Amino acid sequence: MKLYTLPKGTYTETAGKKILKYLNAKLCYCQNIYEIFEKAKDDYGIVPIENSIEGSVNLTQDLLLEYDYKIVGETVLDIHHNLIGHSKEKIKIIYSHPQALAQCRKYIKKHGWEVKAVESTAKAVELASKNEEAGAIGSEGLAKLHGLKILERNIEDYKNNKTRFIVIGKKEIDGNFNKYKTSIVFELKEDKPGALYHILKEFALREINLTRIESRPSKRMLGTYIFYIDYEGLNLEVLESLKRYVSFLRVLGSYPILV
Ligand SMILES: O=C(O)C(=O)C[C@]1(C(=O)O)C=C[C@@H](O)C=C1
Repeated sequence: MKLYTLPKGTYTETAGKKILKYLNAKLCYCQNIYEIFEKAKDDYGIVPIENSIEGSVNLTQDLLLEYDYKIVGETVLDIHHNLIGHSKEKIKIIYSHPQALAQCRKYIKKHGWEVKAVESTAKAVELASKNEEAGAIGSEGLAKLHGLKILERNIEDYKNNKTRFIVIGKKEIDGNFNKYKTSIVFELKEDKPGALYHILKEFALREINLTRIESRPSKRMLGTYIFYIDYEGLNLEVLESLKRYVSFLRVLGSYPILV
């Protein structure tokens, strides 16, 4: 089996390495999240889904609906960003992945640098390595890979910066795990007072703890949404009770938390 991930030195690669012990798989590298969804097919992929500062990775959220994968696991990483480059004084432009740039927004603003978003933190550091007036935001490993200096550490705007990654695939991960979660996506049948309340009520009645609720545009019409809910455990019986309130409902996966 293979585990598709983002380029060497990215945070997603680190998350991939962390969970390899649960899979009999070899890491394979892709340039972006799209490519991971395209290639993982009968193998596995690992992609970022949410961050404690910037929130959802919308592309991942949307691709989960477009492709036919299951979420088969999740893992969380502490994320510490570094300013990487040649010399801080010379920097005029800063490169990184949009999520990393957003997590360091105040830091960048304070310095007044021009900002350029690129496909991954790996691409950002590669570009900075070719330009004395450029800096990049990324991991310590990336600085080493490209022979650049760490000019400043821990430049994220808030402490406790964490990103949650999901493992996508078609085959469940074998083993005994302590904690599980379930992720679903649905659209409400009717736009009326209490529509979402009826959904939430079914979880409350069963004392099921929700860990996340997120809405995304339906993309058909302004003001219409689809909802993503994550909850603790493996209860699928609750979903029967939701059916009368939704026009579609899909289980994205019931999966272990990989530590
Ligand atoms: O470009 C990278 O290093 C990534 O792994 C991507 C990514 C993301 O898209 O969220 C992963 C974790 C961090 O939140 C910042 C960037």
